[in-house]
This record gives sequence, C-alpha cells and structure tokens, in this order.
Amino acid sequence: MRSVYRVAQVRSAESALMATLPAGTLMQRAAAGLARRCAVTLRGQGGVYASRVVLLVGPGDNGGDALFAGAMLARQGVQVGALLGDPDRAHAEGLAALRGAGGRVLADWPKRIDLVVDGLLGIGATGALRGTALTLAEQLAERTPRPVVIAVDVPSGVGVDTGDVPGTAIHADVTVAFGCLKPAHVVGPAAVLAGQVELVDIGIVPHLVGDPALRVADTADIAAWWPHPGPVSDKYTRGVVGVATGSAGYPGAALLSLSGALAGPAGLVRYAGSAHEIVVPAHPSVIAAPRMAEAGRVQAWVCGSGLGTDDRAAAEVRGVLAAPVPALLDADAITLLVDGSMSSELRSRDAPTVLTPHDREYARLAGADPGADRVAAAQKLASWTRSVVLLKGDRTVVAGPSGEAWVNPTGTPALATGGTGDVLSGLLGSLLAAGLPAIRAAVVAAYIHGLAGRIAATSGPVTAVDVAAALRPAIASLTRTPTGTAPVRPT
Ligand SMILES: NC(=O)C1=CN([C@@H]2O[C@H](COP(=O)(O)OP(=O)(O)OC[C@H]3O[C@@H](n4cnc5c(N)ncnc54)[C@H](O)[C@@H]3O)[C@@H](O)[C@H]2O)[C@@H](O)CC1
Repeated sequence: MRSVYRVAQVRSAESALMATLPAGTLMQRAAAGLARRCAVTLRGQGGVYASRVVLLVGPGDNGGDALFAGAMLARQGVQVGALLGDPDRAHAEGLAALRGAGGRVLADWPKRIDLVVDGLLGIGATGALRGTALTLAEQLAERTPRPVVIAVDVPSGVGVDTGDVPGTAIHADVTVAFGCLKPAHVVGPAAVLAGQVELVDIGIVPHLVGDPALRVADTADIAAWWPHPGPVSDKYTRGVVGVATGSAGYPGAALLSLSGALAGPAGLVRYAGSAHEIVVPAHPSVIAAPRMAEAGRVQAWVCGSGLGTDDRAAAEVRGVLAAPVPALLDADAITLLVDGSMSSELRSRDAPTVLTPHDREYARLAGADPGADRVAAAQKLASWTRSVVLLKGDRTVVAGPSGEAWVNPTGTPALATGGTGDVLSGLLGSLLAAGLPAIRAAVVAAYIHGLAGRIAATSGPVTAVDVAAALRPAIASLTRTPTGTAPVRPT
C-alpha cells in the first residue's frame, strides 16, 4: 500500500527534517536521485557521454533541483543547457554549480535534444501555468519529434493537491517524486501527465504527520484481502449475494452484473427481477425469482442497472434500503435517489451502503459536477449519504463516510464502454456478501475490474462480456504475483 500526502504535510515534514541537517542537504539528495534517473534514460537511448539535455528552470527550488542535477550530469560528460523561466530568480547556487561543471544558460531551444528535465514548478505551484513558464511548456509541446521528458517532483502545470490540470501542462514520460507521493501522481488527469512515477527517498517519511490524503492499494494488498474458501466453507458460509438488476426490457444488465457476481468470492448468487426467466439459461448456477421478497436470504444486495425507474423499480430500491445487509446502488437506483424521497432511508441505514456513480450520476445526485478535486467530491458525497462512494473514472476514487479515500491504480480507458459498470457492481456485491468491509470491497473490486480491463484489451477492442470473462484470470494473477504491480517503483 502506498500513502499519498498533501503539500502542507510535505512542507512541514521537510522543515522538520531540514532543522536537523546542514543547509542544502535535501536539495542535494533530490538532485542526486534526479540525476541518477536521467542517466538511466540517457543510457537507454544510446549513452550518457555527449548526450544533450535541456533543463527547464523555474524560479523556485524545483528549478534548483534541476540545476544541481544538471551539474552532476555535466560532470559525466553530458552537454547540459538551461532555459530559464525567470533569469533574475533562478536558484543562484544551482546556477553557479551548473556553470562550474561546464553547463550553459541557453537563449533558445537547441536543435538536437536527447532529454528535457522539467524543473519549472514543483509543489509551490499555484493555478494554471503563466508567464515564461507557460511559453516554455507550449514550445515544448510543439516540438517534433517530441523529446523524452523527466519531470522534477511533479509535472509543471498540474494541481499538486487535486490532480486537476487547469491549463497547459508538461506531459512527462517519467516523474521523479521526492520523499512521498502527492495526489497529482495518482489521481485525475495529472496522473496521466506524470507518466511513470519513481520515488526518491530523501528521508522525510518519518517526519510526515497526520493521515495520508489518499491511499493506493497494490497487488499484495488485494491478494491479502481477497477471501478464499477454507476446508469447512460451504456455499452459505462463503456468503450469498442477491442481484436485483436488469428487467425484461434490459436483460443484458442482469446478465452482466450476474457474471461479475459469479466471478467473486460469494458461495451463491441469487437473482430477483423481471429478467428471471432469461438469466438462468445463461447462468445455470443462479437461483432466480421475479421479486426480492421471493428471492431468499442474502448477505448483500446489488441493485440498479437496467432496473428502470418505474414504481416497481422504486419499490425494489426501497426494499434494498430496508434490508439489514450491505447494499450496492448503481445506475437507475442512483437516479431514483435524486429526488430525495428516499434520503432518510438511505442516510439512516445501519448496514453499509455503496454508491457507484460515474460523473453524470454524481452530478445528478450531488447537484454539481465532481469538479477539479475528485477526491474531495467523493468524500463530500460519502459524508452526506453516509455511504462508501466509488466515483468511476480513469483513476477511480473510493471514499468512505469518515473521510478515508483510496485511488485505483489499475484503471484503463478500455473500460469506457457500455456494461462494464454492471460487471463491477456484481463483483463488488459478491465481495460485500463475502464479508469484506464496504470500503475494502470497493477498493478490491475496482482493482480487479481494472486488471480485467487490461487483460481483455490485450486481445483487441473490449466489450463488457470480455471484461467479465477476464475477471477470473485477473483474480488468478493475484496468487501468481506475490508483490505489487503498482505503477510506482522506488528507484
Ligand atoms: N523544501 C524542500 O526541502 C525541498 C524542496 N525540493 C524542491 O522544491 C520544490 C518546491 O520549491 P518551491 O517552494 O520553491 O516552489 P516551486 O519551485 O514550485 O516554485 C514556486 C514559485 O513558482 C512561481 N509560480 C507558482 N505558480 C506558478 C504558475 N502557475 N505559473 C508560473 N509561475 C508560478 C512562484 O513565483 C512561486 O514562488 C519541490 O517541488 C522540490 O522540487 C527538493 O529540493 C527537496 C527539498
């Protein structure tokens, strides 16, 4: 598991550590890690000696890191040139070190570039890129062929604490993050611009205070949390999941959510709904009934997709809300919550509730788009509804009513196709029925669903049926890979 911290937490940890060290020590640690990573890239492109590196240098310490790393590379025979965003405010000692090692300040972009180091802005950034920093970022974006870019701490132009991208920003191949992960490395569009994130330990971790802003699970966590049957398990002790989705008009939603539920750890899957005659030929192990009241006992309900929004559907959602077991509400069930007529039933539930909105469903329910800070948006809805909220996206966010938040690292654009959400809700319901705490069930389901999307995408364009079929190999891969496939590797 990786913990992600906000800028204020990083700043106070850095201050606490700096008070115990000679001046400049942290910047030297950061620059050394950055220079090492740059050398790895240059070696991979044909060699370090005589390669050409351009530093983009901003007015703060982020630019200082780039200048000191440039000096280290210059001493290894690299031709290093610096483009200064604000010549009067460039880090003076860093600039002297670069010049002393044979590096130069450039008046313009050179023709040949093997690597660009983005040291325009780090954790001191506010708002969209502006001034010369913006001009340099725009000029970089226009270059063809596009040079390889390594960002210093964060890609310039991103919202470090939110992961939003308010304007032009640098698109990095690699981001060398100092000390710990920040939200921009893992969430929102910023996470895509960060590329491969590599952590350099500069010693601040023991000084980080307070709960992390976010957590990211890795394969080892998911493997440890996945419930397995024991020698005395039976189909009932493993948990029974009830699926109230689809309808005679939309039987596909029922079939897809059932395929997700059947891949999960529950021992039995029951179906309740008007597609009951259709689901059994497709999934013979499912026990089907026309209504919830006739479905038999379950340890969790999944309700919503393809249900419709008529009186019958509303009665089913009320029935699920009244049931004393964990409940997942998706799609049409979320729509039925929008008018507020079921708010008190929702907010007063004793058993856990999970809501799985995409952005448009979120906007209908919360009254506004998730906006720039997707984590805060999910936390707000979780707190108001007293539910776990799984806000779908390329980096799906999971937030609990107490404020705990997770981001899923396995997402893929391949999942952006109709019906994949139904597969996710079935799988998540099965994890709830197997007894996982709601927030953990949501984190595990999002992770496995993302892996399945990636596996399905290896054979070409993906449908929800392909994602459902890939759930089993995704789950099997947990036991084959004892430690992480997280997107972050320490250097
Ligand atoms: N504080 C520390 O102990 C350490 C800091 N380090 C580096 O220092 C960085 C933070 O340095 P700073 O606090 O100096 O901040 P930055 O280097 O991010 O620069 C902030 C300055 O950039 C300008 N600026 C802010 N937003 C802008 C925008 N949108 N467009 C154009 N200009 C903008 C402002 O003049 C602001 O003062 C970290 O990200 C990291 O790279 C590392 O050297 C490790 C140690």
